[in-house]
Amino acid sequence: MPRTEPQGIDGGDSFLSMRGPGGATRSWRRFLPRPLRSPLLPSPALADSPGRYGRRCRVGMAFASAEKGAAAAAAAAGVSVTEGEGKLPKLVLTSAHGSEAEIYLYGGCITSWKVAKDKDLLFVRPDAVFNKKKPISGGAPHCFPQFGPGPMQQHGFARNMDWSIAESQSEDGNPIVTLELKDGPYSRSMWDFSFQALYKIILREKSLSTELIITNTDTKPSSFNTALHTYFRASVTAASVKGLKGCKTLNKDPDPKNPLEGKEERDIVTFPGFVDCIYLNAPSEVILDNGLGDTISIQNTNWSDAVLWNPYLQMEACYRDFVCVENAKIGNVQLEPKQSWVAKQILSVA
Ligand SMILES: O=P(O)(O)OC[C@H]1O[C@@H](O)[C@H](O)[C@@H](O)[C@@H]1O
Repeated sequence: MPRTEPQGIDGGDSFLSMRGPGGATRSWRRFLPRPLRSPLLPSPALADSPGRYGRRCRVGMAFASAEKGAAAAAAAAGVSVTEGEGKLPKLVLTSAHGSEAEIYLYGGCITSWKVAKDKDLLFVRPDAVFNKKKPISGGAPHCFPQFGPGPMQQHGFARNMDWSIAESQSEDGNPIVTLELKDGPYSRSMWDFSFQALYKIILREKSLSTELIITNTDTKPSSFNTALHTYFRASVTAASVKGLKGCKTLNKDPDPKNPLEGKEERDIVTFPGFVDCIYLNAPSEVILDNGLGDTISIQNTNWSDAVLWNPYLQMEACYRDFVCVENAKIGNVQLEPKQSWVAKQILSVA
């Protein structure tokens, strides 16, 4: 698999803050065209705030130039860039309400979400590598512009590329970052279209929301399918998913290339063995009981389908510790030039 080219921050920045309705403070950093600021320099905002961001900023300064740009970018309250596994740049979001999330720019992959200290609701597989030779196996990787097997590599290329930080802001103590991915030679070698993906992530006290906007920036129509391949920490023998009864299913077991059609008859779907099943026209909310004492609501807008996956004995070392509940868009999305497709997901606990 070809290595991804480094793709740092491509712009300068301006830093703004304002008071919103009800006196809520809101600040954000928006990127402007490159000539306005060298990505090699820390932003004035970072240089002026050594207390809160100093340590993490210093770690950032040891990175290559693209990562330095990323460190400089993450200047909103509760957003910082640290050195993650394999020295890859990792964003750490910390809300004023005690929740935390971690996101690798490689793959635009959220790898951790904690509403309570020391209790991660997401799962990263023990065989995950952080060397850019493979996508990060775990957390919430993107499958784009292809879900599953097909003409290009399994699950497309977005999980194998470096995303950049387009914007970071903070609203009422809730950190918000927007990541961006654009086409480059690596993506073009598999899918010859110009596109922009914007991925906005909002961490609140009890929830983690994402909004994915895919825009066709080409002069010709394009089409894709996609999914958020989320790994939830779970006890597989006790985990269950509610809300899928009545959905048409495409069971990828035994042959993912020729799924079997069916209909879900169960109120509560469990994971008694190998599970790999697509649910078409899934509802806007399903409820995951992770079997570890947490009930997680998985809401969506415009992610029309869902996928449940547990590899069972194919991954003997870890299958007991997670289930994948994925929001997906299985049918092709057709985009004319300049058209966008938007889908939102909200993960929340009571
Ligand atoms: O190991 P990967 O490439 O991350 O994919 C894992 C699984 O991802 C799921 O989304 C698919 O439904 C499965 O068919 C697939 O095996």
